[in-house]
Amino acid sequence: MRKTLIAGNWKMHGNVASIESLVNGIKSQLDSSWQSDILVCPPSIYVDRTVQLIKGSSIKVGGQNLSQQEQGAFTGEISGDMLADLGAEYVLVGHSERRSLYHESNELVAEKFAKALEKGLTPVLCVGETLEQRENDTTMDVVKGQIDAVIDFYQDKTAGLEKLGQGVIAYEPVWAIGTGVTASPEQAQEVHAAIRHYLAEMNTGVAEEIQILYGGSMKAANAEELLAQNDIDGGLIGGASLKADEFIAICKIAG
Ligand SMILES: O=C[C@H](O)COP(=O)(O)O
Repeated sequence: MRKTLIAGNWKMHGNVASIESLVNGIKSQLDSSWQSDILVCPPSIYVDRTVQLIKGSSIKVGGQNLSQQEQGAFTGEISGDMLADLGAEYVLVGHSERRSLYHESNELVAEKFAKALEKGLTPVLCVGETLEQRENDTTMDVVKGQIDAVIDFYQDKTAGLEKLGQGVIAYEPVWAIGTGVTASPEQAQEVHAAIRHYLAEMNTGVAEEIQILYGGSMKAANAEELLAQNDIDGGLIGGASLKADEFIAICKIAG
């Protein structure tokens, strides 16, 4: 039975005061009967503070990105060790904004995925197609390529699949991110099921157990329908995770 994961990606938003108020707002409305995991991914500079703020609650903290490098002369980069040192448990890799704005290739994302695991962090591998790719009917080719790169990073396919299974996948159609246009529950479920089917052809255990989150304009008003789909195991939420009441409403739906 896969556990639901509701993850907030705060992107490059917030300051000390707003993050304090957001975390306290979320914390104060948590219900201990909820079965889902709740994760927040602040900007890296606020990871430390967020970890302090969530203490005493079940909320987990993740980074939004990490370096594929171990350490050294890489100005501006954040290592997996640093995130883990601060108490982060998860890290996003390959978010579409990193892929498109910072030219992160599938291969680089695979390196980051592997580095995260090596450091004891759970990587959330973001995959998804652009509108053009969807219109050209290449959605699954794109998504498979993004997943294959992670598997192929390892020496053999069996090891690669096992490593993939230690992470989380977030399907985020690029055309639905920050646009207010959500994939319909059917559109999202179709891709989630196709991802699971693709993995099942290679390893049924990984396919059954891996959490596949949906991301792209998820909010309280559409979360119920999306989360009701068989293969949607949670959400990676951007804009709606910046408001405590909205985020908590999604967590409540996920229960
Ligand atoms: O990481 C989150 C996704 O990019 C979704 O963002 P959004 O909920 O603002 O569309």
